[in-house]
Amino acid sequence: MRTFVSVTGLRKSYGAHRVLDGIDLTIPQGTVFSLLGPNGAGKTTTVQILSTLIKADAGEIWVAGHDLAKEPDKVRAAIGVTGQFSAVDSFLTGEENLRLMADLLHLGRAKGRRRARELLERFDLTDAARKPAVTYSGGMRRRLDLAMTMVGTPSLIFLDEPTTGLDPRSRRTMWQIVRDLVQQDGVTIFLTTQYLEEADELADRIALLSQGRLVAEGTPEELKRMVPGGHIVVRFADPDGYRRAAGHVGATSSNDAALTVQIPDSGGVRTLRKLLEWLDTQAIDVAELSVHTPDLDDVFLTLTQEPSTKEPSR
Ligand SMILES: Nc1ncnc2c1ncn2[C@@H]1O[C@H](COP(=O)(O)OP(=O)(O)OP(=O)(O)O)[C@@H](O)[C@H]1O
Repeated sequence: MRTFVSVTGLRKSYGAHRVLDGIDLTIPQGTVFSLLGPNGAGKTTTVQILSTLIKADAGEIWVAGHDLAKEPDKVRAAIGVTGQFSAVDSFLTGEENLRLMADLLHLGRAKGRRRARELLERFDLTDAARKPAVTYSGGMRRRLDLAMTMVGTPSLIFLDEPTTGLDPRSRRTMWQIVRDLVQQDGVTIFLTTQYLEEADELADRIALLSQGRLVAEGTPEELKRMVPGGHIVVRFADPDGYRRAAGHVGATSSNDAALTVQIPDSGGVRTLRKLLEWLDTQAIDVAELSVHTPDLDDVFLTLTQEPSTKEPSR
């Protein structure tokens, strides 16, 4: 897979405050990369540097085959930014917003009109195309915003908090749109989000930023394996089986009324296999068994602990 974004030794300070302290990143083309971190960790600063809005103090950055320091225009032509600062004009209709964007990009009248129609269709906005954006729901507005970013057919999209404030259904629709952009169009996505569940759903790889450094990087599954917290819960079919098992299976907690025990599990299959074999030899009936792996919240909280509790001010 071709590398689409490559960052080495990225540094940025504001006065004496070192915001990014030597970041290295590699993002393959056609994948979703998510940068996570607590408030003030430097996510927005990273996005602003990669999208050519502000300059780095040091480091080498390549985007879409171009050296960002030498060819920022070529990088700019390959990227799209969408999110917190929406480009949607509320008083224009969806179609007018898209055609305005097409005009700004000098697509030409016929091509602009065609592109607007295609995008309205694709982002499920055809019925609302002639209505002013001010009448749109939060989900429709986000879709229009993303559609406007797509007018310029970018190869890399910086997607900032794409589903903040959306209801669960609109959020799922948005996730599917993002997946389609990657799978059908081969777009590379750089996602920043406060929702770890969203990163888990969408990202091929996640990097955790804390105090200007990357403290972990990997697939969601790899990150979850980095922290403890996995366990197995067994619910027994009858009180007799529960009583016989409770003292033998290394349970860290048990519930007499629910007939359940909780057993720590590091994520490997060995604990589970030993447990099942033992229950089998003892002829103890199990009503239900579930394996719980740590989620990204556990990873985030474990790996981004701040030494001081005060949030830096801007
Ligand atoms: N223009 C600026 N001048 C001075 N300090 C700044 C400036 N922009 C950002 N900072 C500081 O840099 C640090 C990182 O900010 P940044 O916005 O990149 O964090 P973030 O991870 O995006 O946080 P959030 O999740 O709150 O958006 C913060 O301490 C912030 O106060």
